Amino acid sequence: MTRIGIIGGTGWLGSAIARRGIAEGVIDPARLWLSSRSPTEVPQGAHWTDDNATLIAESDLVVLSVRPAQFRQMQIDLQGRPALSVMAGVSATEIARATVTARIIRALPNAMADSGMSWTPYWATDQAEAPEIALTQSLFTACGTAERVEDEAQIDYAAALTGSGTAFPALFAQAMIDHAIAQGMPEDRAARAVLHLLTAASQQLQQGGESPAQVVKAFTDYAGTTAAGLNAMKAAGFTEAVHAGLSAAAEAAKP
Ligand SMILES: NC(=O)C1=CN([C@@H]2O[C@H](COP(=O)(O)OP(=O)(O)OC[C@H]3O[C@@H](n4cnc5c(N)ncnc54)[C@H](OP(=O)(O)O)[C@@H]3O)[C@@H](O)[C@H]2O)C=CC1
Ligand SMILES: O=C(O)[C@@H]1CCC=N1
Repeated sequence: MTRIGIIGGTGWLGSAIARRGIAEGVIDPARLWLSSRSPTEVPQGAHWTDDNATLIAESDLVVLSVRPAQFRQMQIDLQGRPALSVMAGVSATEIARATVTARIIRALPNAMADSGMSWTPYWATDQAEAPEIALTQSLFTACGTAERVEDEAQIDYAAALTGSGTAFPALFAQAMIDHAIAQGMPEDRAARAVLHLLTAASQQLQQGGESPAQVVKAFTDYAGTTAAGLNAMKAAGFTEAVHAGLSAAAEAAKP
């Protein structure tokens, strides 16, 4: 198995990739190095270091999973080894300049990687070779579903749409819960009701065969209570609010 090093491998996303990769048999823990500045627990059998040069020397593929500002303070030389970056808003050009490699893959998972439910797009430079591309596909299949995309701009946009997107339904859920509480429903019941609803609605959208647009149209045409709610939400600027949020996240994710 390929030797893998994850710089920032003890963080939120890096540790999720390590755990899922090991659990799904894509990573051999004996061939896995993780780095961070402060010591912490690592998966059984894996190696930890605070010296990125040691990690690089022990790796055939180096995953970059530090925050963009932390990356910009790092000095690393991959000496041509392939780099797999999960950083939002750090371009392949910047990575190439900072790490001395042209074999770069950018992937954009999300916080659902930990539970094996991330949708992860990835893009590879022309210099990236087949083994690291295949390994990227396997690693992110271990974290959910992986899909190769044709151009780098799609990775930057994905940081807003799906990379950040796991928190957006949470905002919608909280708005519903707050409303129910204001109507006198006990907080725990409101949370149970709304979370059950959103889980069921997502499963229905995924498996039910109707697109979101078809569901909205069916209920709008029914012209009952749901239509009253949908129409009022739209009139109050629901779509515009969602688009403004996505545009702001996309702007923040621009390299
Ligand atoms: N979390 C998410 O849902 C998503 C994150 N991303 C991207 O993933 C990247 C990592 O994010 P996330 O895991 O959330 O962040 P975290 O802050 O949880 O993890 C960053 C890790 O990097 C370590 N670190 C910082 N500086 C260095 C260094 N110089 N050398 C080695 N390790 C270092 C930190 O440990 P210590 O402080 O001890 O050094 C920490 O363990 C980001 O670029 C983000 O844009 C992308 C999509 C989703
Ligand atoms: O919020 C963030 O900055 C990180 C990157 C994409 C998702 N989470």
